[in-house]
Amino acid sequence: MFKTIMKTVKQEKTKSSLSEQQDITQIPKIEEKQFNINFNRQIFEYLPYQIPNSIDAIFYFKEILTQQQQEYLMKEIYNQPKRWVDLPHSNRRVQKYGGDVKEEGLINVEKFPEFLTQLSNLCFLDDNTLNINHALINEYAPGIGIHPHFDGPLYHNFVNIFSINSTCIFKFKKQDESLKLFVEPGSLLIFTKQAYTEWLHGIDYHHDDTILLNIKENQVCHTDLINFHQTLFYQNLQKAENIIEYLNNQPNYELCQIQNNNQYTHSLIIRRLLRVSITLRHVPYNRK
Ligand SMILES: O=C(O)CCC(=O)C(=O)O
Ligand SMILES: [Fe+2]
Repeated sequence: MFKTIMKTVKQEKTKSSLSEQQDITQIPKIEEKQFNINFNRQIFEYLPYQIPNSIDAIFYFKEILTQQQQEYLMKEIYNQPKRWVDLPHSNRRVQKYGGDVKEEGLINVEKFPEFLTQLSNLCFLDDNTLNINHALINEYAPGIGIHPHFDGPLYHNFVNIFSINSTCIFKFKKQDESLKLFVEPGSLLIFTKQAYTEWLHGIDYHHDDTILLNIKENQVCHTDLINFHQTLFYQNLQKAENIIEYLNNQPNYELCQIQNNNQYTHSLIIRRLLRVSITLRHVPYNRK
């Protein structure tokens, strides 16, 4: 069933870009029928998207939102100017929906606006007695990130993060170890279990991100990303006739050669744009 849904999503993908002027009324909502929603949160439906040979458990879905759906979400988010709260120490703005997360559980519970109800129907949870009832929207200007942190025990330990408008490198860290994921616009990143409880996650405060590549005979043999084979980036490289030429022609990319390194031949610098993320989780109503 999931494959059929993804096919429908892709068919509806358009070539428009977020920067292009759009007649907003033409942008379709994330309709229930469009996604044939409720995935019913069956583990077999998200398990194929698990990042293999990595920590337990991270999932990456590229292109879960079409360009039009991302534009629709941006319009809804920026139509709520009073919702923005500045976080001066982090240089980020956030919008919070669903209620206040407290030790005793979720209080001041509020209904989601329509766009978040629609989006939460695309989310997964590992327990079908729970629901998505809390959303946090983060806005990152280029150069802004989020310090490594744990989401902590007040949330149910299963996180859904949708990304809009810009790529970034998302890092999981534990002591000296660091895992790099390439997160793309329109994607959904999920993490749970040890990735939630034992590994910090964060995004560097950088204007651009660097990916290390080993390119040989027009093939990318190896990168320093744990989700490389699951990305749209990989899919586009597969289609490119000449990988070096393709990478040199991308407007936000800068490809550099690396000397004297056995593991990697090139570094790819990717410029960040403004990124908006929507983090959807479950918070227990009452922790008694
Ligand atoms: O923006 C993101 O991708 C991460 C957000 C996050 O980790 C959080 O809000 O706790
Ligand atoms: Fe977080």
